[in-house]
Parts: sequence; C-alpha cells; structure tokens
Amino acid sequence: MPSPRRLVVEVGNSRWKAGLFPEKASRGGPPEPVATLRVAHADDPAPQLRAFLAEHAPHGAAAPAVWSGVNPAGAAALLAAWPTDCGPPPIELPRAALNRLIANGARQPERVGADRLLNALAAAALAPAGCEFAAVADCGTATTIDTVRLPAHPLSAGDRPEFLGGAILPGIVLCARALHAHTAQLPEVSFTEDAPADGRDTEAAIRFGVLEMQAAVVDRLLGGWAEGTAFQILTGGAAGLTVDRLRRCEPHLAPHLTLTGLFLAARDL
Ligand SMILES: Nc1ncnc2c1ncn2[C@@H]1O[C@H](COP(=O)(O)OP(=O)(O)OP(=O)(O)O)[C@@H](O)[C@H]1O
Ligand SMILES: CC(C)(CO)[C@@H](O)C(=O)NCCC(=O)O
Ligand SMILES: [K+]
Repeated sequence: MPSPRRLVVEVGNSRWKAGLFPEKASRGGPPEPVATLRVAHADDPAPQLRAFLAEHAPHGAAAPAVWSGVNPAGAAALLAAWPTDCGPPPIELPRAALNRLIANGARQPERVGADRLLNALAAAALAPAGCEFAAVADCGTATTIDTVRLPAHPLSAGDRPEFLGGAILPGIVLCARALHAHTAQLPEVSFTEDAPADGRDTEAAIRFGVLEMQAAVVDRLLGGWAEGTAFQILTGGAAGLTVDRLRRCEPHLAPHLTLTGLFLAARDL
C-alpha cells in the first residue's frame, strides 16, 4: 500500500487551490505537491474534486484534510458544497498553529492574511542555509510582496522565521478590470499566455501596461529589499506572465508556495 497523501486546500479570493502531498517528508528540500487543482469559486467543486482525488489519491487521502485562506465566504461555500464521498470536509488551520510556527512583526498581526504567512513559512523552508532574509512576490487576485527574516538556527525550537510585512497591490486582472470599469472606451481584457501584450492594439496596450507595471513593482521590491541579498521567490497564478518581464531580479519560481506552507503547517498540527 503506498504511503497516504495529505490534502490541503487554500481558499483565495477568486479561486480555491488543492494540493496533495506525500505524508512522509522526503529528505532534502521543502515538500512539493504530487498534484494540484485550481478551481474558480463560481464552479461546482464536487466533480473536479472527485476526479482529482480518484486520479491522485485512489486509496483515499490521510485525514484530516486541512484548509486555510483569506476569503471566509468562499470557504463557507466550498465547505457547504464539499462532496462527502471524497472524505469529511477539511478542518481549518487554527491561527494559533500558524502563530506557533512564524513570528509576526506586523503592527496588527492578526490582520495579516494567512496566505502571506503561509508564503513566509514556505519561503523559510525553501531558502538556502545562510540567507538572512527572503522576499516573496505572490501574483494573485491581489499581488503581495513581503519580506521574512529567516531563523539563524533553524533547528532550535525558539528560532522562528519572522514575517516583516510588505506591499499589497492589485493583481493584473483587477488592474485591467478597473480600467474597463472607469473609462468609456477601454474593453475588458483577459490574460492568457498567447494573448498579445505588445502594445499594438488597444487590448495589447492594456496587457502591456498592466504586465509591465506588475513586473516593475516586483523587480523594484524583490530586487531591492535587503540590498538584493534576500532570497527571492515568485509565486501565484500570474507568476508565469510576470517572470519574463523582470529585468533586475531572477527569483526562484515556486508556483505552489502557499500550498507548501499550508502543508508544513498542517503537518505540524
Ligand atoms: N492560466 C493562467 N495563465 C496565466 N495567468 C493566469 C492563469 N489563470 C489565472 N491567471 C492569473 O493569475 C491570477 C490569479 O492567481 P491565483 O490563482 O494565484 O489567485 P486567485 O485565486 O485568483 O487569488 P488569490 O490571490 O486570492 O489566491 C489572476 O491575476 C489571473 O490573471
Ligand atoms: C492581501 C490579500 C488579499 C492577498 O491574498 C490577503 O492576504 C488579505 O486579505 N489580507 C488581509 C490584510 C493583510 O494581510 O494585511
Ligand atoms: K494568494
């Protein structure tokens, strides 16, 4: 019988994401999901979750599944529609559990989004030994660019990573939507890998402007913090569209960073 897999679910503002992780930690490097799923809140979760688990956890996932997130209404809807033939609905990662794993240097620590703290936790696991700081850009509905002080002695129980705060700005879709909502002539555009963003028509000019704006902020903050010595990580749904436009920094791409942070925290429950 293969080792069981742990299901974790992160509830974002536009989508929820699930990750299946091997229950037993592999030696070397932070845990990576064996499979992931991204579903828009507007979609019925049941069919996609059933198909995902049937394919990637045919012997059932280890209980309990754990969720965390920044969108209480989205989480309530997901839990209400959870197909119980897939196992009991996930339990919420208690904030206290997260607080045990990561110190929080924010002025109002309880207001910091769990996704930002989970990213910081995963960044600390991912950063090479000897780094003093990590910086994480997460390009989602909102984009966040945060810094983390890394523990000098990761194996000593009292030495935790510390979330230091950062920037919150609109993600690429929100930027484009705001242009459409507040102008007479600008259309709503979508961002796909093959849609032109070369500025040669109205849609392409909006994509060009918005993507360059995101990349410029990521470049400036990720590349600038701690004089560029922080370990730099890029994640989120729009990371792939952003990375090629960076000029100054070459961040480590970690598409499932938040899920890795959630698995680390869930494993510690
Ligand atoms: N297939 C795709 N290719 C490129 N970019 C995408 C794709 N799907 C979504 N995006 C972009 O990713 C962003 C959403 O990212 P992500 O899935 O990380 O966050 P989310 O669930 O929308 O929000 P949250 O920040 O709350 O987690 C949007 O800006 C969207 O344009
Ligand atoms: C900033 C977002 C929207 C990013 O997903 C989320 O982390 C959030 O709602 N945070 C609450 C405010 C804060 O983190 O300070
Ligand atoms: K996010």
